[in-house]
Amino acid sequence: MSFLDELKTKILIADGAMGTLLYSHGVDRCFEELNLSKPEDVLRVHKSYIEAGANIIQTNTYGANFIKLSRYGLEDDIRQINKRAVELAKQAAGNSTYVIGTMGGVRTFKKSAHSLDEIKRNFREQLFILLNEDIDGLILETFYDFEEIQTVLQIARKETDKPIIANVSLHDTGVLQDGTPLADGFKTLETLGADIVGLNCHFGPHHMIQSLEDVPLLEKAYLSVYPNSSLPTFEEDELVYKSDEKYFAESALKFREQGVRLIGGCCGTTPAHIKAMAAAVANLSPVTEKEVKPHKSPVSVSSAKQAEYTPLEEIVQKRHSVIVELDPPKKLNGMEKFLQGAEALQQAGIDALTLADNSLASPRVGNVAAGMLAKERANLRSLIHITCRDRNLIGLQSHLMGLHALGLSDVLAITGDPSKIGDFPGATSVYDLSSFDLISLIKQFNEGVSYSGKSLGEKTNFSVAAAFNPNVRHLDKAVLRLEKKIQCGADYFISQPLYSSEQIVDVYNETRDLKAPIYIGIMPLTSSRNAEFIHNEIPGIKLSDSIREKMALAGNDKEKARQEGIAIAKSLIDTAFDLFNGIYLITPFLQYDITVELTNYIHEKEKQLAERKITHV
Ligand SMILES: Cc1cc2nc3c(=O)[nH]c(=O)nc-3n(C[C@H](O)[C@H](O)[C@H](O)COP(=O)(O)OP(=O)(O)OC[C@H]3O[C@@H](n4cnc5c(N)ncnc54)[C@H](O)[C@@H]3O)c2cc1C
Ligand code: MET
Ligand SMILES: [Zn+2]
Repeated sequence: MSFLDELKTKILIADGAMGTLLYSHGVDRCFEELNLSKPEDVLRVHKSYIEAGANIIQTNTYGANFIKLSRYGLEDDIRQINKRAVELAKQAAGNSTYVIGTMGGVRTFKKSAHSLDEIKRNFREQLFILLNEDIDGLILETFYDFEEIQTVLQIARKETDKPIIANVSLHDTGVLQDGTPLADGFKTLETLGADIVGLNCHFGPHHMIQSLEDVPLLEKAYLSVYPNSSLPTFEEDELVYKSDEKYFAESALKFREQGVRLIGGCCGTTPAHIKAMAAAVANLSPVTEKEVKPHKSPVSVSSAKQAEYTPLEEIVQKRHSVIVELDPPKKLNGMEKFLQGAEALQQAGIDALTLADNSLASPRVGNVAAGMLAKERANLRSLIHITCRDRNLIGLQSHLMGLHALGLSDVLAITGDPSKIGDFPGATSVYDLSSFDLISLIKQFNEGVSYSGKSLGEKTNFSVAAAFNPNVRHLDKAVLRLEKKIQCGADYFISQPLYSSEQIVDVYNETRDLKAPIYIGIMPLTSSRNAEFIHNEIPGIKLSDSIREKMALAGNDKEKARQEGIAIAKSLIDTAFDLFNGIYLITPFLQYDITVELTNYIHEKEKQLAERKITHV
């Protein structure tokens, strides 16, 4: 008889956590490896759950797959670890308890970390080993990524007729990570052949019960839950869970009311939790009807507020446009000079001030604070750079919401310079998202939807710039990246500085068919030293011999070097002006008088162009 037959009329109890229980016993390494090195520990856990009343236990194979075992250099032991796990569970189970083989999800929120091909290969290897052993069924558990569980469930269903439990982990109450409502998710898993569908990990009973309230009983599949004992907290560097068996007994009754027939536990649960739940439902049969709370109607998303400015991508398509980078200062007493610079640039008539996000990976006054102050003091439009280096997925989303609340809708989405090159080389770099992902995320915000598909209540109206690095060996490849960024939603590009007219022409020829405008970067040189540094140490940038000679000739005469730098920049602007509408001036070392002069130069050229056009007419 299969446990599916028993579930027709009974509520069955499953086991609780394996990993956290071993951890609480002092094991702090690969849990699955214990099947080989300390089988008695694993056996003891199994036996303790059976004694507590579990009818179904799972093998100690949650992370016994190639991807996870290779983190410990154990990838060559996959077969042994899985085989031994089944033997141990069977030894504990005897004839009275069912043994199911567990296989854990691999992806978290970051799809790009593991391609579907890798996931399929990884899953198949473990699946074939487990199916070769004498197990009563399979449990797929802790799947945050709905695409992943659908993929592996289909593989498993093709390979076996044994019962399959498909457990997802919730992103939030009633919703999966990609925004799929739980009821729809369960329906899909049932259609793909799961015999039991359910929830495990991430949340304790509270969120799971609430999530099940609008899930109807399914046509064929039974429902399962494996809640965590509580939300965890950090205590002395360790994740700890609260433990209250009475609460679990009450929760088991509520799970039953929601139509659940298989009840176990996940992280933080112990044999005491399982015992309490088993006792609570011992003489109760499963419910066969359930009143479903109606689906919460989706929160309506109000449309975006009227944008304060015309988007730069529209402006630059109609006329020449100048944006200027003025980096927030590295020292607190630099703010006044920064704001004076902002005022001077505003008077020069720039279209926007761009503010780097800790460029060169060194801390500066936060660019949102600096941008808001520039907006307040100089009525300047601030364009905020956002790197993926300093903020995780939580921080990035909260940052975007904050920018929206402040009415800052011009952003540049970038990867960010590696922390290795900055003031704190050992600082962690987050990179939860790539620049492509960040661009897509911001565009999703413009639809009023968060990363996980949840409503933000309002649409944002970000205009998204992306970075263009033409200083690479293969310009065509860099342009392919731009096309990919456009597909992700980039509205326009801002380039790294260019230092030769020929290169500007090359860039024009290579990008002329691109469907998004480009602001060409011009960064004035300030001294021969500065020129030599850029030439020799900034990857990808090479200055022409004549530029280096001109700067060298200026020698230590600061004013002469400054004038030479401005003259070189003007000649580059001459070329760029004829081919591109957008010019992005980078202020060197807060010397804003230089970028003010160059802005005036561009405006003068525009005036002359307009006059020539009138004369022509
Ligand atoms: C206009 C502008 C503003 C910037 N502002 C900041 C800032 O405020 N703060 C900061 O820290 N950094 C800033 N940077 C630097 C930027 O984050 C890095 O230069 C980044 O590596 C390149 O831009 P991205 O973030 O769009 O990279 P992506 O295009 O996402 O590239 C990411 C990775 O791919 C590599 N790559 C890119 N193109 C190619 C190619 N053709 N072939 C092979 N590999 C490639 C890159 O080296 C990088 O490692 C800025 C750059 C630009 C152009
Ligand atoms: N069944 C697994 C365990 O208890 C599930 C872990 S969820 C991170 O270890
Ligand atoms: Zn868990």
